[in-house]
Amino acid sequence: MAAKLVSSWYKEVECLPESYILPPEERPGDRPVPVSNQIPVVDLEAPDSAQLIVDACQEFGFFQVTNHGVGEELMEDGMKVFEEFFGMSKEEEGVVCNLYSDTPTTEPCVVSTSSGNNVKSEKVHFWRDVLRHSCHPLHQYLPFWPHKPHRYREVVGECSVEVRKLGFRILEKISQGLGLSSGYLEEFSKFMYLQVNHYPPCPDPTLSLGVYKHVDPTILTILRQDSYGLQVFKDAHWIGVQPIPNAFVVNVGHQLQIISNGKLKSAEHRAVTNSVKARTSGAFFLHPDVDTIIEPAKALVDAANPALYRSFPSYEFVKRYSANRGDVEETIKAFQL
Ligand SMILES: O=C(O)CCC(=O)C(=O)O
Ligand SMILES: [Fe+2]
Repeated sequence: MAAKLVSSWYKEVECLPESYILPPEERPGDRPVPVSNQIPVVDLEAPDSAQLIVDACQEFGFFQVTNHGVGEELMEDGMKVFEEFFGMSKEEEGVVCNLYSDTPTTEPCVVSTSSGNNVKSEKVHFWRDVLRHSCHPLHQYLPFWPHKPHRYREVVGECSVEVRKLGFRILEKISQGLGLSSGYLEEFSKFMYLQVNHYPPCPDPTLSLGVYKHVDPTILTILRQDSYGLQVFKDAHWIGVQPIPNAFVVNVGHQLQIISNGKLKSAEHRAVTNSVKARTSGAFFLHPDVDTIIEPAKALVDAANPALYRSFPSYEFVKRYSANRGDVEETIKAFQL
């Protein structure tokens, strides 16, 4: 493992290193957020699923989806391969080292740690390792993916294709529920990348986080988690997202909030760590191509509902988001009318 990854050295430390201790106001603290079933669970085959999804996206910005058609065994295999990747032995560490970067990069496949691209300049580190790569078009990006574990490309390639299809089904239901034309949101989701988050057991989960409070800069995020750790911020409180076997957690990305003219909410969320067991999550991000123009959908704007945001090319959003390190207030200021 690349020496900088938490996975490579966490067993050698008993206490949380100082550089991982958050300022008091950002610490999760010693009153753990309980796992909750508040986040809606939607059966994708239910006749009213489009309405239930839109309701959930308005109220929480998050929902879980079951009966989604993506093979259970396939996704279990995918999660296994992700774990194998972060558990690779010393002999295989070259695979990881070659992909390692801790500064902003446009490489199609990157291994990193903490915030993922500003590790050197960040004040405090996060207890996480990351593998991030583009997924679509698959044939274009596959050659850049890890070639170890040996099943990585085959299994994760299949997962990516299936999850993308699921993403489009969900976007179609959102288009339908919002009264947009069929295929409207799919046009904004031509690109997809995967971020595998790995959180080794942490010596002090009360003082540190796996991922800081942020919104996703995407259209839609579809996440698979193997255990508890994801929390959603709503009405000034944290809600713990209950892991449900074979479900996906879906959330509205910030560019979708803008396209929906603020009807859908992109909620802030974070990941906490635990001291007992490593946690892995796979987040598939549906994202516009860089030059796509993002603006509130015309069908959602009228005299009673004026546009809340200006138009801009997607790359401008990403640039501001990165510069503000996911700070939603700062980022959105630049696009509000
Ligand atoms: O690991 C998780 O549950 C959350 C990860 C996340 O928010 C992200 O990758 O954007
Ligand atoms: Fe996220």
